Amino acid sequence: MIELSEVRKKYRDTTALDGVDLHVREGEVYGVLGRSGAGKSTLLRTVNALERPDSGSVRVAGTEITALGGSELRAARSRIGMVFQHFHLLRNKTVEANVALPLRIAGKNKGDRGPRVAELLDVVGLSDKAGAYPAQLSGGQRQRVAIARALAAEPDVLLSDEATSALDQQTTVEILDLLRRLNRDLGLTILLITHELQVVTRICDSAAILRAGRVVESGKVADLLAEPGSELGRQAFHLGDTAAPEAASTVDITFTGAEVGEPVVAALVRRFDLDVSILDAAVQTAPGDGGFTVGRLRLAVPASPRTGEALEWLRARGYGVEER
Ligand SMILES: Nc1ncnc2c1ncn2[C@@H]1O[C@H](COP(=O)(O)OP(=O)(O)OP(=O)(O)O)[C@@H](O)[C@H]1O
Repeated sequence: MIELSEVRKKYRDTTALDGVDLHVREGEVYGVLGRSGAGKSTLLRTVNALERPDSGSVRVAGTEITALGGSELRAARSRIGMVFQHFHLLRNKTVEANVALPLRIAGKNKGDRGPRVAELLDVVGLSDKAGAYPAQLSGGQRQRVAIARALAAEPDVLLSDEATSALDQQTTVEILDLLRRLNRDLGLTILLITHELQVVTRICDSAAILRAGRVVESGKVADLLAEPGSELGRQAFHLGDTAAPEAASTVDITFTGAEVGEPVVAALVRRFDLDVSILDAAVQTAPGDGGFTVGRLRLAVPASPRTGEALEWLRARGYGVEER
């Protein structure tokens, strides 16, 4: 649905995007995770052509957006909804009027706008606030209005620019769950940028990590979490620098799905006579149907002639094994 290929963008001496490839499939929630200055906003702005890349291709729903101008570009943009960190609502307009705005711009008459706005407010759970002004709403409610407005023109894709960064933890979770529900119920493709790991691990099917304008890794969130050396896994499991004492090695074991319940430590002790000890452990449930559980266990494994054999045995049984 969204395909970036070799996208480059430079501002004077700063390279904001340095050959970015990204593939967002129809109907998925895709997160681009990166720290401040990584190039996230620039990337998002190339998708709705608010920014022109110096080179490379940006296709949205099959259309090369970098090649469009004038009315074609306006039409393509109307198929792309956008939500922002600071909501960008019109302060002197009611909730209802804010949500109706894209419909007015699209030339819909008043009779058609009313029912559509009521439907949108119902979808985001704000039917009782139709006549309120933005100043009378909480941050989470304002973001719901912004989401309803972004959906008004029935976009193919929704772009989210740090939509939860200005919200508290509980409200963040509520807005993320709303986005996920809209993705499921409407089949809406969502591309979001964020610096918050939890956004990716809670609602994204796929993700890319952006650093200094480059995608350093990308893929399905469940696969990235399950991959022993992945950056996303390192951030998500957060096992830190805990290390085994000398004469033992530090080994991270990654489990997925059914393996999570297996007594791996007991097996190492009994089968290989290895006196392992647990240094740290964490479990993540990747988003997706049924929730996909991935666990990581950091062990101190004593030096023994059977250590190599034990680690091979784990690998053969499908565990991810990383000797640190
Ligand atoms: N209009 C501009 N003019 C000059 N430099 C820019 C411009 N926009 C972005 N940059 C630079 O490009 C780099 C990437 O910026 P960008 O805003 O895309 O990063 P970001 O990951 O979204 O960061 P943040 O989370 O802080 O918004 C930064 O070094 C930034 O200073």
